[in-house]
Amino acid sequence: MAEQSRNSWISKDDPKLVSARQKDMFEDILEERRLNGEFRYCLRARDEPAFKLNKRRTPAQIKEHVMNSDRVQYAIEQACIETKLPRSEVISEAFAILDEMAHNQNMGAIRSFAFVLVKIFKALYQRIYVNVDGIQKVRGMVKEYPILLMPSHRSYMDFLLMSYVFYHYDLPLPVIAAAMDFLGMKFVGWLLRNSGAFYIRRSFGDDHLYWAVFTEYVQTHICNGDAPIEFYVEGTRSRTSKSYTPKFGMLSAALEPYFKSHIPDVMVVPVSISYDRILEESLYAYELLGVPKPKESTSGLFKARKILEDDFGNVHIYFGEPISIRKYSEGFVDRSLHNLAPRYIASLTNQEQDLIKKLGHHMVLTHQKHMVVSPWNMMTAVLMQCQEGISVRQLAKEVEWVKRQASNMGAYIDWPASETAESVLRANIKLHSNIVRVNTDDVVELVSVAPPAHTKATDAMMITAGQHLMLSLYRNHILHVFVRPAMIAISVNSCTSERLSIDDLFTKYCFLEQLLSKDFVFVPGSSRIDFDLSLRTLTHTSGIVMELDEVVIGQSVNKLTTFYSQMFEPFLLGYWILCQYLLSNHPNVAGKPLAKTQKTVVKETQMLTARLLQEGVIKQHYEILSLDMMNNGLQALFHMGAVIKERRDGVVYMYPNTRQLSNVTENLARFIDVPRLPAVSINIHSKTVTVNAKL
Ligand SMILES: CCCCCCCCCCCCCCCC(=O)SCCNC(=O)CCNC(=O)[C@H](O)C(C)(C)COP(=O)(O)OP(=O)(O)OC[C@H]1O[C@@H](n2cnc3c(N)ncnc32)[C@H](O)[C@@H]1OP(=O)(O)O
Ligand SMILES: O=C(CO)COP(=O)(O)O
Repeated sequence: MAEQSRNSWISKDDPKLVSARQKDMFEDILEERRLNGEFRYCLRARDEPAFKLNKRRTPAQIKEHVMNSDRVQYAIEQACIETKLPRSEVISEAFAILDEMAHNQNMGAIRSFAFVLVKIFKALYQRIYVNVDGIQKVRGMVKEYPILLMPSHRSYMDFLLMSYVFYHYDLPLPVIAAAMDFLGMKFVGWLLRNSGAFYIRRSFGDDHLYWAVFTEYVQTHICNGDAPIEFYVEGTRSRTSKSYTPKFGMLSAALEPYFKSHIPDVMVVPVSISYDRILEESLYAYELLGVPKPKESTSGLFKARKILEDDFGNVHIYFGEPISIRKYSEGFVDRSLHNLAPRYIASLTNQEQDLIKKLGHHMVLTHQKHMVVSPWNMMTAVLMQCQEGISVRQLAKEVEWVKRQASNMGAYIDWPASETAESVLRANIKLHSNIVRVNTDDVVELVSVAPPAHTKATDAMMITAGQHLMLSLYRNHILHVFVRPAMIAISVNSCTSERLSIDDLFTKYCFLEQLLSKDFVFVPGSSRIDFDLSLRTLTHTSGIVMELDEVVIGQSVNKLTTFYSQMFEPFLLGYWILCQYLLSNHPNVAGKPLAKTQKTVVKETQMLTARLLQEGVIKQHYEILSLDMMNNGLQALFHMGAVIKERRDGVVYMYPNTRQLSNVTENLARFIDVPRLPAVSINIHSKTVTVNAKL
């Protein structure tokens, strides 16, 4: 295994960061296991604190409570009226939902799991760092409050690590909301359920009975404090290492008992999990290109065991400051409004729903704030902009520079102490030797990697795109640090006049924020604050030069603003191609543009992009072949009124709002260099579609 610094505490060589982060000391929880093995560890007596109002219940008793609850009984009555089915049938349905959902957490399964997990972790990781300070805060809260754990989600390892950390520190093991994907896995599905997974559907739509069983199931755990509840607010593993916008169903269900004065408070704990190397890196890259993820199966898991021979570096798990929902909502909600209606019927007020949305966003931004940025993240930020190759020495210089910028922006950087930049870089290149290597001229170049077997990819462009997307995965990990100043930098760099007023700059910033709002997370209503703060940072770091409330463009186009602009250029170029594709959708006979499903729009835009890349018409940003980027762009265009959605026979179709889309496209083209597009034909399902963009 590649040996990295043993004490890779946060930036010891950077006094500013050390003073800010001194108390956030990380502890490697694998070290003790390497010294003492796992057998006794898995059998040892545990001394867990429990919630002070908890009445101990078995999983079966929890299910019984849910079935007998007013909420579920009421939902059964309603379902009988709506569906006209006999009561016994609806009751059986409710039982079936609950049986499918409920966990069967027990220490026997957890101990056996822990035994295997320790071995797996020791094989995969050099170190698993946890901020002890954060854990101590959780320990202090467990007796007093129901706990809601909300980790970031970038790998299947997240939930295994979370449970393992709770086991390690003798904390009550969480129960975890899990998608159904694991349910079909022989033995593993059962093991996860017995270790605390409760299975929920991806989407409940307007199935009121399902909502009722789910809501009661979650809330009874919260109210009785049976166990901390863990769930992933982004709803899926991020395939891009960027945060996804939050979902609110689970958060609403968990916090409703507080709003309805059933409990005095809930503590919400954000957890950021950062990986040096992500287990699923190549699977993600190909998923982004459109290859479906292989179905979860026990045999697949067994086949993947070779991965244990690989080195995945370190993991940092950061437990953030717990948030009291009572304090968070003080002055914003009036709980007495619920006094008149039964708890199981009344819905949440608009203020409460807004607060939940705000909290969801706040949690995702907190994840980002505590993500640990590794040297590799900064290396990939440079490498993505140097596709022609860069020497190790030059890369070291550039990375030092990026590190300073990231640290100015408040990033949480992990940089091994007392090692030269070059040796740090070389260790990281070794760790990621499946993506990059150093050639005989000491230049870092991409390695031609074989795609995962299930992809059956042979197309050269797809393989190149796969490599680029793998690299971008790690660069993406730090994009949240730069995105706000970058929107200013892009506006300044593309400005054709000598000066730019702050108001005009802000207008441009808002346009870019709207465009990027699905690829990055912005808190609704915070644009002005974000803008002012980023502008201040850029002026303090001499990126932007201001005179009399105007930006002096000539002096502000410099290395910093250019670097930021180039970092986000692929996103804008990708959206621009999407706009071109949409504008070229020829009107049908009725004179209306062709309506297509989102999937078709995205797929066809990807094909157009591939052609443009192949013919060298656009810059070689292979990452814009990502379906995720196209989907996000399309959603953003919809929110900007440039695309219209229409539901026909239950299927959602999209078509451009040509006027608004043309405005957006024209505006967008002012921020980046765009080519004149030739007529390009793409072959879709044996039909030739010609895309001939006219601006
Ligand atoms: C020591 C060793 C041990 C090791 C031991 C290891 C243990 C190992 C365990 C494994 C564990 C795996 C863990 C995997 C991790 C994942 O699998 S992550 C994926 C699963 N988790 C999640 O998705 C959580 C986040 N998702 C959510 O919160 C989603 O909102 C939900 C709850 C899934 C629902 O999704 P949805 O149906 O799409 O609902 P949503 O968009 O929220 O709302 C839809 C509509 O329903 C309405 N609605 C909301 N609430 C309600 C309501 N109560 N009633 C009726 N309608 C409602 C909404 O208003 C909305 O209406 P519109 O605004 O659309 O008109
Ligand atoms: O979040 C999940 C498992 O952790 C659900 O699976 P996906 O990430 O594939 O959506």
